Amino acid sequence: MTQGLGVGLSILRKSLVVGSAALQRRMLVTLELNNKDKSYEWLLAWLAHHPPSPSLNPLTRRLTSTLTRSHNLSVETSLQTHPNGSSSAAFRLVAGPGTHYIHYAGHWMRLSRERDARAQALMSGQPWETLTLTALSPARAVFPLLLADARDAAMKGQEGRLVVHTAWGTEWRPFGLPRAKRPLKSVVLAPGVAEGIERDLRTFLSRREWYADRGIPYRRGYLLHGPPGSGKTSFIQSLAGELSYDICVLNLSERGLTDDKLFHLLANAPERSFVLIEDVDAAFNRRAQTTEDGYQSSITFSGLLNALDGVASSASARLVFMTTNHFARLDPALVRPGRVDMGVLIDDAVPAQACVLFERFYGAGAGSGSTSSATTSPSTPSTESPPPTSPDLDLDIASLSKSLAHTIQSEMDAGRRVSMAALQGFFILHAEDPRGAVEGVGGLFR
Ligand SMILES: Nc1ncnc2c1ncn2[C@@H]1O[C@H](COP(=O)(O)OP(=O)(O)OP(=O)(O)O)[C@@H](O)[C@H]1O
Repeated sequence: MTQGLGVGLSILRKSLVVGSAALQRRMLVTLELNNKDKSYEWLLAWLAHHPPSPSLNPLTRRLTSTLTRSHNLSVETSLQTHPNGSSSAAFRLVAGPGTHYIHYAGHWMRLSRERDARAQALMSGQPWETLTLTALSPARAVFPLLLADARDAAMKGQEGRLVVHTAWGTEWRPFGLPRAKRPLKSVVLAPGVAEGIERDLRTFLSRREWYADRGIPYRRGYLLHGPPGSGKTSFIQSLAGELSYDICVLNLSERGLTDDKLFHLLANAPERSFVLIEDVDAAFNRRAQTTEDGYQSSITFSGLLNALDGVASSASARLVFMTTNHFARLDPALVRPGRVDMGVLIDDAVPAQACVLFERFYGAGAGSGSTSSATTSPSTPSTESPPPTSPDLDLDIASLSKSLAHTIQSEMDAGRRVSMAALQGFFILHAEDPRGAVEGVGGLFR
């Protein structure tokens, strides 16, 4: 009798398990995303921006509050280094590993974030993670809407902003939050230089079919060389912003970077991005120095050439920008056409440049943000935007500008030079005193 009851109960339990599994299959719909997928980041970011809202109904508010009040929140920290050398961090609370509930477009969904610390992406070492959304079957149609919403929110956050990516193993990952774009005009190069580079790039971008018809790899390499503080990096960043491209910054001296990783990174840069290799001379100087002991990084010179050529075989437009302070140290193999298609000297200040910068600082409209920096951190005030000048400043800026041009020309004639960065710093120092800036500028020359 007791035995019969036991068997009966066990059958009942089994049927319940099988039944509930069948019911789940019929009634529930599940969507799984892993952290290799872009939607994964978008969805996490979307969740972070949808805290409990007083406009929701009481039930919704209570349950959504559970999501944000629960202990399983994670912090995502973004570090940003500003051009003035300072850095700041931004924090975002996102749904941590565990179970959360969300209400979207009239449907309740369960969201599980799971992390498998044992499974890691081979190159980046990042743990494998999944987000699983589970809802009643009718919510199936809502999943794509939710993902599209998350994507649009992510894109909106980047509108008008410059996204900088850095290498993480063999992957590119956004570095910090998207930054405010720096207007191209705020980087003042010698007359015609900026226009020449921009024209070349725009022409290249308009010729995709022309390249395809002729079987020429659709890539272009630029090398901006010249003394420190002449605006090479600032110009490249502004140009990317102007064309709504991202920037992928590659540091050749980075520990752990190997030829293979470099090849992979260059071949897999995100669409619509510039690959920026700064101080390209720093990793190796002349080829002769790339001997066993000569390397400062673990990549080889031929590895770099291969990576650059590998990029060339890619079907989509590939734009590589390199900078150096020491053009003469570069191996001719690196700067040959095909690897560097346009090399441009970005030099110390000439009178025309200095005058434009001066007038931007002190002339009408100064302080309107035309020289605003490329940074966004609310916590770190930019040192590059001059305070607004008083409108009734009774000074003849045009004649001061002429006298500045005269000083710069005579210093140049005497073989002395000044960088645009030094001029900028000096003008910031004399933000309220244009006359003092012009009178003291001679002391900056070296
Ligand atoms: N031509 C310029 N016009 C406006 N600002 C400039 C210019 N050149 C330099 N600056 C200012 O000086 C600072 C340094 O500039 P940037 O880093 O672009 O120079 P760089 O040539 O890339 O220097 P390095 O070779 O040392 O990397 C920036 O804050 C930038 O605003």
